[in-house]
Amino acid sequence: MSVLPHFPQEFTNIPPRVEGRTRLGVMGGTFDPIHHGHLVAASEVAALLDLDEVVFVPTGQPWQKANKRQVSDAEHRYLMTVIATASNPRFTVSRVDIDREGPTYTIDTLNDLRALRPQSDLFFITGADAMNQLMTWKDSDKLWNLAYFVGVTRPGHKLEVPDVGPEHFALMEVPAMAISSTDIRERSANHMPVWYLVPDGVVQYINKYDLYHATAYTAEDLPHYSDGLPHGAHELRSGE
Ligand SMILES: Nc1ncnc2c1ncn2[C@@H]1O[C@H](COP(=O)(O)OP(=O)(O)OP(=O)(O)O)[C@@H](O)[C@H]1O
Ligand SMILES: O=C(O)c1ccc[n+]([C@@H]2O[C@H](COP(=O)([O-])O)[C@@H](O)[C@H]2O)c1
Repeated sequence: MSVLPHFPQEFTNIPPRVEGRTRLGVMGGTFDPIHHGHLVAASEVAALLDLDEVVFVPTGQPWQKANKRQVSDAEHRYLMTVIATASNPRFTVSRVDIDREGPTYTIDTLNDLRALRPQSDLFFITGADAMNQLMTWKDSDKLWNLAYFVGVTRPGHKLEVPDVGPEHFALMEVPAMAISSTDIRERSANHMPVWYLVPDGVVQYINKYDLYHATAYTAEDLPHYSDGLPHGAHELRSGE
């Protein structure tokens, strides 16, 4: 497939690189679990927009998913995200959303990251489904000035042009990955393979903690959990 932008008319306002400032992609998600659709989207946007780094930000309490199903423990989702991104020197993971109490709002994510990374310009990456819902997010009208938004194609979802000025966003085509976390959870529950849909380490993590079967573990079942993370996990932390 072509790696050229799918929507060239929306592709002309990308903020240029500013000397002395880094370009930081932000990939927010519930990541229950993280899969190759997330990773390919981040990798492609990083290449097309010349990003120095993409920080993956697992949600704490994703309020728009909470009424639909029980979301896995944040520490499981965080650790799977660390495992999935560890081999890419430009990928990091942030705990800002899982360490903040209450529902996760992107307005807080972006304000926290801007405070932590004052020398960075932020590029918030979303798939078509999330991008189309953005007007329902908290303080959605204020988000556009905190980051530049990049909406990417996703099989099964139409990528719509948001109702803001073209200087605030780009829409782009990424390699089509017809993968969802929902599908992976359902496959796991039905003992169907999830190899090659998620990184190998994530397959092994799902199996180790039996995450998506009826008897899924909670945080309290994890070993060495007195300090909030499984033994050895602190060494894996990065990106903050
Ligand atoms: N296959 C994919 N291609 C492109 N973008 C994706 C893909 N899967 C998820 N995304 C985007 O990644 C972000 C985080 O998605 P999320 O963690 O909710 O995954 P999901 O697969 O949509 O999960 P679920 O099936 O549980 O709703 C969102 O912006 C979403 O649009
Ligand atoms: O700010 C909000 O109100 C809001 C509502 C829904 C989703 N988001 C963000 O959108 C990103 C993708 O979310 P999700 O639920 O599709 O995994 C993630 O960073 C969420 O925090 C943000």
